[in-house]
Amino acid sequence: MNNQAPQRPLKLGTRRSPLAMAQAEEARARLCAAHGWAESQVELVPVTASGDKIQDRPLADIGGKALWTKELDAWLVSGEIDFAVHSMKDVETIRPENFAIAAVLPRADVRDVLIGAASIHAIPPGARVGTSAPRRAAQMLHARPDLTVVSFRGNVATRLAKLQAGEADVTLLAAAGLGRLGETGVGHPLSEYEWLPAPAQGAIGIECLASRADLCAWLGAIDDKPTHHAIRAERALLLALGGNCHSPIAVLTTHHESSLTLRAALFSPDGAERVEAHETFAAGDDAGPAHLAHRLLGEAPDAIRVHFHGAG
Ligand SMILES: NCc1[nH]cc(CCC(=O)O)c1CC(=O)O
Repeated sequence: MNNQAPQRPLKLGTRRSPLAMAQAEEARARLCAAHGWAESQVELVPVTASGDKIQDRPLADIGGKALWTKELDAWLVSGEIDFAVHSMKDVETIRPENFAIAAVLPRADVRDVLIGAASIHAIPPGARVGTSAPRRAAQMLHARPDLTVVSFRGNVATRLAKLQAGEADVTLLAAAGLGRLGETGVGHPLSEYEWLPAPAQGAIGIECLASRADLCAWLGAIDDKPTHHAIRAERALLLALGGNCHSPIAVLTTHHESSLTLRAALFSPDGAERVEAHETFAAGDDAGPAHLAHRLLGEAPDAIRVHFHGAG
C-alpha cells in the first residue's frame, strides 16, 4: 500500500444529481478516513452527464448507460480528474481497458422500494406504474399483468414529485438511493428474495486510470472485497448474457465463506415470460456467472431469448 500523502488535492469526478453528490461525499469521507487525510485533500468535481440533460425519453432509447459515464471517462483520460465515482448499476458492462474499478464501497440495501401502495398485491387493479427501467416494468407486469407501465424518468426527487402530481399511481425506487438522500421513511421495501434487484444495485464504484499505481493503491485501501466480488460476478453474468438496457434481468447475490450464490431471473419485456436459475461458485471465478448465463438462455423461451445475444 502507498502511505504517502498526495502532493495536491485529488480530484473526484461525479455527476451533479443530489444522489451522485451524496455518493461522492461518501467516497471522499471513506478515502480520507482510511488515509488520515483532511477532507480538503479530495476535491469533488461535478459534471453534467448527457443522461441528466435528456429527461423526456427512456434511457434505453437514447444510448443507454454510456450516457452516465462518457463525460467522466473523457475527464479521466485527459487528467481533468483523478477518480470518477459511479453507481455501479449505471456503468456499462464493458469499460475501457485502461480504466480500473479500483474500489467498490460496502453495498447498501439492495432492495427496491414500492411507493404508492403497501405491497404488490395491494396495488389497485389497472393502476399505472411509473418506471422507465425495463427490469422493473417486466417484473411488475409479471406479478400484475393488469397494470399499465408509464415512462418515468428524472432523478429521485423528480420521480417522487411526478408520483405526487398523479402522473402514476405507484413507482419503484432503490432503497440505497433513497437512504443516501435521507428519504428513509418513504414507501415499502420489497423482499429481495421475491423481487430480485438489478445487477450491481446499491454498490458505488470508484474508477481511475489503471496505469496510476498511486491512485489504485489509495483506492485499494477502501475496497470492500465481498461487494467487489459480488459486483464482478453480477457484471460477468450481464456480459455473458449479452444483456443491455433493453433486456430485463434481475439478480441477487448471497455470500458464503469463500463462494457466492447468484440467483438470476430473465423476463420478456411484457412480463409474460420469466426464467430463473441459480449457481454457486468461488469468488472471482468468472466462469461461474458465464455458466449461469448459459443455463438461463438454454431454458429461456424465444420471447426472452431474442433480447439477449449471449453465448447460450
Ligand atoms: N437508475 C438510476 C439509479 N442509479 C442508481 C440508483 C440508486 C442507487 C443504487 O442502486 O446504488 C438509481 C435510482 C433508482 O434506481 O432508484
